Amino acid sequence: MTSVALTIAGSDSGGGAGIQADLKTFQELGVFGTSALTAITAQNTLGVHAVQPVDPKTVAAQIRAVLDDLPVTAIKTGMLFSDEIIRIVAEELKSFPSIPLVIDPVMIAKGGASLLQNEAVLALCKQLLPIATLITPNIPEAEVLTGQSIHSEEDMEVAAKALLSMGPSAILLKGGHREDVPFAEDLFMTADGEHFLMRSKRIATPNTHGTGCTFAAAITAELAKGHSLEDAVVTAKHFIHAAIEDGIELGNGHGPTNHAAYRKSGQLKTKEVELIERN
Ligand SMILES: Nc1ncnc2c1ncn2[C@@H]1O[C@H](COP(=O)(O)OP(=O)(O)O)[C@@H](O)[C@H]1O
Ligand SMILES: Cc1ncc(COP(=O)(O)OP(=O)(O)O)c(N)n1
Repeated sequence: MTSVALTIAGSDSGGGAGIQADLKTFQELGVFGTSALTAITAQNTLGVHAVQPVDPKTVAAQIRAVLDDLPVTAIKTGMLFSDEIIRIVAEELKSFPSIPLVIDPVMIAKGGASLLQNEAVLALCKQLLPIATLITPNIPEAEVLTGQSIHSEEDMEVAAKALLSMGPSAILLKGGHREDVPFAEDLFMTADGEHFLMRSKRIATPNTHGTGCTFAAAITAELAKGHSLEDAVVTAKHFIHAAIEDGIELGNGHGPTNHAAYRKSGQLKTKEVELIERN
């Protein structure tokens, strides 16, 4: 049986992030990808040049069209841009509480452009975090959501607990922005008290455009296939590590990651991701 996933996200004309990264990742992991577009960005490896949000009613109509007909078994959100879009997405998704929901709280693109209006942060916290199976903030996003600064593993743990208190079932706090350490370490924690760290070596490369989207899409694809949340995040960490390691030299800025790298490697590079149990 074909597994189907839905991404609710913005378009990146440069193809490295957003809905394009999500659909390529779904495909690479053997999942049929469907989409609801929230915004069009004029974007390349150098940055975001324009943003045009989609009418919230059209966002809702896309979600309904997909969910009313196709057997979706996991959903991901990416760039949602406005308070109105967040509210309407939450309203649509509340009718499907049994489908695992991964919320990537996208706020700012690598070049600094805002992909979420400031006044939409409250709606994200109140409407979407409470219905999420997993949220996947990076460090700057977790700092905005919690109002706390994060500089160490201990800070990550405190922030993760604060974010769990907002209602998601689990959090994966991504440590890619901690450039003070020689590894890329992410903290997984559930509301039930399970937690572990996933650590891989930090790869020195400018080609990291779309890492967050690709990582969350890989988790969603694994959930769509019926894997447990814990297995999904571990497989996705291998997927993103391979994609960054084999990043593509394209454009004049941050090139994209290579979505095909994991499939080409043929297997999990088990030595490249260390799991650190903290219970
Ligand atoms: N230079 C790097 N080398 C290896 N892994 C990285 C690197 N940068 C980010 N990662 C990993 O990529 C994933 C995405 O993280 P991050 O860059 O923090 O998110 P975002 O793209 O949302 O800012 C995480 O698993 C993180 O640890
Ligand atoms: C349309 C769109 N959605 C999301 C992002 C952010 O993607 P991310 O994976 O966090 O990658 P970077 O922007 O950090 O490279 C985006 N840029 N565009």
